[in-house]
Amino acid sequence: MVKRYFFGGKMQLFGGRKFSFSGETDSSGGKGGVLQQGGIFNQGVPMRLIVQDNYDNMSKWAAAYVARKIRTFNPGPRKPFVLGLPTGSSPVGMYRELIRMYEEGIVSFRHVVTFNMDEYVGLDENHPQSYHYFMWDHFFSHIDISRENVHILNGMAQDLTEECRKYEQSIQEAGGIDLFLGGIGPDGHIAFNEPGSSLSSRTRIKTLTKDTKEANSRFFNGDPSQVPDKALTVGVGTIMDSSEILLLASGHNKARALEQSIQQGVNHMCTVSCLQLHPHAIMVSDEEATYELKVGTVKYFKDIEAPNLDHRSMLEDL
Ligand SMILES: N[C@@H]1[C@@H](O)[C@H](O)[C@@H](COP(=O)(O)O)O[C@@H]1O
Repeated sequence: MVKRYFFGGKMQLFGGRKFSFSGETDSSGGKGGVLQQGGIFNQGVPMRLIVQDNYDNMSKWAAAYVARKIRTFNPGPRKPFVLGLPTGSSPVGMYRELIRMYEEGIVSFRHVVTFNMDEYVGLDENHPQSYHYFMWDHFFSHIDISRENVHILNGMAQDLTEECRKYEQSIQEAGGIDLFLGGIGPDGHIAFNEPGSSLSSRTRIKTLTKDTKEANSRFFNGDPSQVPDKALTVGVGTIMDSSEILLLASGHNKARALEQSIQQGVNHMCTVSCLQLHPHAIMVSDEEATYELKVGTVKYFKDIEAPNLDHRSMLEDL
């Protein structure tokens, strides 16, 4: 049986990491399964890998997980749920599914506070490729979130360093992030923490690599020179301070990054590998993203997660 500690609300523990206590009986967000052994502090729980057969099911699983987390947290005006959010192609399906769940009354975002991962420097919030625009277009405009609860770095700020400092402060003031959602770059970056970033980095300005500009040029008429050179991004340390992290990896072009982050050691040249050190991290992928993993690795995760793979069962008992 899981030993439970209920302190009601949140508290700060070692290294600024926050643990939230929601009264949930299962730290996995699922119904039983392997994660119960970690108990409320999740000590010793390894990174989970949830392999779904395609993008659609990956998105539905992630959305059901998020909805379950919010519902079981039971947020209110004095106890909001704090969510870290990504942009990119990976989360689009998850956002679509969360919107559907909101429309069907399964989840509300009224008492959810959000912090986005990153933003390009020099793009106005009305620029169609800015992450501000993306978030309102794909998600916020379609749900019941309050505008004042949305936080996105301002890449047009006069003083970008101060903007980053204030962002970290706002996260602290919100009580830390309960669940950070993210994607991964083809080179294994998380947010805009490019290869070689410090694994203890905080929110700051980053110069984008040639690889990332090329990967993201698909949103800029296929022209890497139109992709901004710099971005503001939360740091690896900022993400690691979250109570929980859930990342999405879809498609062939993420297969090498997934292999590095799961089968290789923690390495700043693949910043997403930091998840190995987090006590509550989940990677949700489709089949294609697993193609560089060993067959045995995939089989292992499929076996141990077999009771947790059906996204519908996650919401059944709510
Ligand atoms: N800064 C973002 C990342 O946060 C995102 O994870 C990555 C992958 O994006 P996509 O999901 O479109 O492949 O792209 C950008 O570089």
